[in-house]
Amino acid sequence: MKDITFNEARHRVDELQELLWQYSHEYYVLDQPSVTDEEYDQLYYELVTLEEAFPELIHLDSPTQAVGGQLLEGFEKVAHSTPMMSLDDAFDIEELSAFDRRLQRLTASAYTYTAELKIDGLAINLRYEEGELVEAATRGDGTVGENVTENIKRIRMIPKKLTQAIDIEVRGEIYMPKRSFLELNQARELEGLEIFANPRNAAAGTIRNLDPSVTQRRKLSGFFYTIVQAEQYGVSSQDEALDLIEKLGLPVNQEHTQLQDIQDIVDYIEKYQEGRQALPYDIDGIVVKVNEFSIQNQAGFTARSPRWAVAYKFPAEEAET
Ligand SMILES: NC(=O)c1cnc(N)c2cc(Br)sc12
Repeated sequence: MKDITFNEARHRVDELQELLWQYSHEYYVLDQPSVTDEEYDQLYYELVTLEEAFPELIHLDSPTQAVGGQLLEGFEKVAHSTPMMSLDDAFDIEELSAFDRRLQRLTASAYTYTAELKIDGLAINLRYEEGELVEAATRGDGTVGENVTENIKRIRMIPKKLTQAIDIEVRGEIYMPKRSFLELNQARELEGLEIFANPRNAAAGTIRNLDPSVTQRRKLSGFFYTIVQAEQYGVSSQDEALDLIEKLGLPVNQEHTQLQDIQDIVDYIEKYQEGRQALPYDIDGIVVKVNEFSIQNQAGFTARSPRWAVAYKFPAEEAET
């Protein structure tokens, strides 16, 4: 940092604090960030650097102090063992049928589907060694995520120890139940703090907070649905994988089901498009997968997503009046 006077530093620190609070507001409350994460991080590190050079400029309301007092640099990066892919979207039944027709061209073998609720939360990768939780990482850009182990260890629903002392990686979604979300926003309003726009942002804002005591205080939960290299664990279908995940002690969403064809899937979609308001957590669609791993392996992946799965997306819910 070039030599600057105390006054120049004071002016720049005030400017940075103002900017970073505004950007945080846009990201967590309005869900409309006006800067990229990289731009935010750059300004954040400039502020941390200035505050380290001029400690008398550190104000308790500085964004760098929002993490429980210590000047933490940020999360370590974690390279995922295999990419955390995203899903192709389908917005209507015709697109779902096109997905099925593409699959039928890819294989002559018979196959079934599994349908699972698409949880509106934050994707997470958990690594267990000899049954002990050793690392939790966010999806990040799909190949590199953030090490959020200390936060995830403070979620009661996430087992720190599996029922079997094995090495395994599982993937799922961390979410904030609707009731926890309402309670959190009521408390924040009473404290004059900004409220979160939706449970997904509240979950993400909690998990990405550098102070683990924040996660401790907020009631998050999770559902798990993928075993990395699942066939090494003697399972040959998504249905069997979900059973094993549950047997290991991880929470599995019970609404999953095995279906024969697209018409069954249409019925399942209609059931949850209507019934999702009654669920205690937000969903933003249905994930449809080929059940048999042998067929998944035949179908393979495009650059960004599996050919053997699709996310049927529900229309965005009208903002609650
Ligand atoms: N059950 C599932 O596979 C599932 C549920 N909820 C989600 N948000 C996601 C995202 C991917 Br990618 S898969 C998946």
